[in-house]
Amino acid sequence: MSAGRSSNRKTGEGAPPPQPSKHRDGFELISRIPIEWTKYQSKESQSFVDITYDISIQDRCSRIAFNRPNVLHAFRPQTIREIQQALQLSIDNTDVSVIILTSNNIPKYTPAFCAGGDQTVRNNNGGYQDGTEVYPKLRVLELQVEMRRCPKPIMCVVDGYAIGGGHILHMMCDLTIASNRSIFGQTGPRMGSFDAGYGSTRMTRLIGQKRSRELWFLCRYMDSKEAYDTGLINASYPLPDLDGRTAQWVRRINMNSSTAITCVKMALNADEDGGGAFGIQQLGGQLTKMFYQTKESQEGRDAFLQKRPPNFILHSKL
Ligand SMILES: CC(C)(COP(=O)(O)OP(=O)(O)OC[C@H]1O[C@@H](n2cnc3c(N)ncnc32)[C@H](O)[C@@H]1OP(=O)(O)O)[C@@H](O)C(=O)NCCC(=O)NCCSC(=O)CCC(=O)c1ccccc1C(=O)O
Repeated sequence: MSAGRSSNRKTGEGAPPPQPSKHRDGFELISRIPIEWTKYQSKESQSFVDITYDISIQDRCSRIAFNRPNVLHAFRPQTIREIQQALQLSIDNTDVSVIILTSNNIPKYTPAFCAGGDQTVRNNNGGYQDGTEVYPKLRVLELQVEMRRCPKPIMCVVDGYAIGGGHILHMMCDLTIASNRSIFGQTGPRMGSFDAGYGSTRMTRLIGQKRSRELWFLCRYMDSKEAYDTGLINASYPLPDLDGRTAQWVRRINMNSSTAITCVKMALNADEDGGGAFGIQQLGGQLTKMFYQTKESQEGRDAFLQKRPPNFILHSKL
């Protein structure tokens, strides 16, 4: 490079040469003013008892929150069914691009994201039964799959205990940020339970074999710092900053392409979930959705409806 070209026009002659900086991503410039929520008034959400459901049109996100603080947000079948409904409302709402899963804590009770399956309704016949199920079942396993397949990013915001099945739900989210007073862990082997599905495999992908075995075999808890250091969560913030940081993360995701994010989520799922039917089917479905938006694909439909042979060459970009 010539002497002339190496001079820095921005900083002037003699100034130090420009350096790469992580702050060029602009992340720290994003507003941390907490999100303003509107109670979402649909027929389904009005009947929610164990959760609350809100949306923010301005920040294009929904907030699904456990609302059983007196039992540290332990979930019963009704809780899970309501989250399933709220998740579907979020998926179907074109004003929502990011979904937050969190809890409503109040000072009277120990802060928690979720203390797992409600042991008072654990049934002897292979599941949980609170009078709302046709038969006792592990409904939360269905929710895990639905979260995994959800085309929109799900961000978990943890404040307090994330234990047992509650800990697994945070792991099923695409991202987790937590207050610095949060506690993470499994208790299954102490409570006569285990999750040999995502609860084990997802954890191993996140923190590795040795640490997963430690969490499951010892039922030892991790604090937020250890959870961050091991890769179990994305970030830990002082509690007073948590709402602002949540807003910042959501706003940043919303600045990016939602189609790109969906495709990356599905590709990462496919890698972890063994490719095959589960992963490729999801990724393939997204491709079909995009293909339907091309003239080439529409030519096939139009030719059929017009009872003529299709002319794909006219529209093919390859
Ligand atoms: C989290 C604690 C350590 C907090 O202790 P502390 O601050 O002292 O509060 P407590 O006084 O203990 O709790 C307050 C209040 O809440 C009740 N409570 C807490 N957790 C539960 C619960 N899980 N079920 C029912 N009730 C709960 C507690 O009894 C108190 O009530 P009072 O009436 O005021 O006495 C501590 O609370 C604790 O250790 N809790 C238990 C945490 C735990 O072990 N959770 C895991 C349960 S097993 C599970 O989650 C499996 C779930 C499942 O469905 C599943 C099964 C198979 C495959 C997959 C899954 C899956 O979930 O994915």
